[in-house]
Amino acid sequence: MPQRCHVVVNPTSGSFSKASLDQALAALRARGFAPELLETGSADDPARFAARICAEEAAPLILVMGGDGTLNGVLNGLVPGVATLGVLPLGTANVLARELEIRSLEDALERIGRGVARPISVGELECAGVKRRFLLMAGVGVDGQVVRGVRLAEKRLLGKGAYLLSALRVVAGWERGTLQVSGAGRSVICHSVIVCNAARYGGDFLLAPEADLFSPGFQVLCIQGGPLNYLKLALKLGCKRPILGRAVTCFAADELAVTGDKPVQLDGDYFGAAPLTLRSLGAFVRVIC
Ligand SMILES: Nc1ncnc2c1ncn2[C@@H]1O[C@H](COP(=O)(O)OP(=O)(O)OP(=O)(O)O)[C@@H](O)[C@H]1O
Repeated sequence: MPQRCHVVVNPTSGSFSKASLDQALAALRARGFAPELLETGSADDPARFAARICAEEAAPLILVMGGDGTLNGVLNGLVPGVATLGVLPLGTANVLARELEIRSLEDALERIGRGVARPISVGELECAGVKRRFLLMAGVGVDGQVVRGVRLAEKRLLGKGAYLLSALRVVAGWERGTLQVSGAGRSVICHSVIVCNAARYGGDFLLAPEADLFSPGFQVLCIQGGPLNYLKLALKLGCKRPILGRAVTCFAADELAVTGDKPVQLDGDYFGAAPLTLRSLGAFVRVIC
């Protein structure tokens, strides 16, 4: 009997096409699955769909067709420890897919056919009484500002280039405030912090080589100084050189508190503003890899 699977599709994600959807559904049927399509109609739907699936089924297989934002939505509707997730990367940056070394939609479908899954840890952020989980990273400060400033029309037109445009606007209106980051017995005053649950940033850049999705805990990168330090950091990342130095300190932590008043991004989507707390949730969901 075909194995039931739920396919959560975001038709607004960066590289979605009806042809890709049809190709994926046909390939799933050919591999012995009975896909049930759930097309999102709004940004709230991925979490709503995931919550409904987990309420109705003991060990569901949920395939997410879209980008990291849709995956993040699904993650936020899951019941801990029950579901298996598969990634069908049709977003703009597709950072989780890159982290799992999924090279294409075809590659993703082959992996789903093989069905090898491993538990991953995720992060949970709490801000003003609201909790939200993340898969890849939480950024407070400059990258929160950059993500908040991305305009939808520019993203549709330029893809990842829209983030560069937003970054230029952030530099033009530079804010100097600081954050205090406390965890694992450390307390650091810095300008921005990136809390990494996964090693890569933006898909291409190896920001935190020691961060590992499959182990609990975060790598915490605290960044000091002005625009020049961020430019140097970007250049080092681009040239694949070590980024640690006077402007960047890094430590490992399972829990963290961030005080200050700066924008926050989670998995590439704007979330709100610090102060906040974060904690790592080990073996939260199994992911096909
Ligand atoms: N039907 C919909 N209409 C509007 N927004 C949606 C819809 N479905 C999902 N979303 C939201 O759209 C946002 C972007 O989606 P997604 O991340 O899948 O694409 P992307 O931004 O192109 O990819 P990536 O995040 O990998 O760069 C997410 O926050 C997601 O929750």
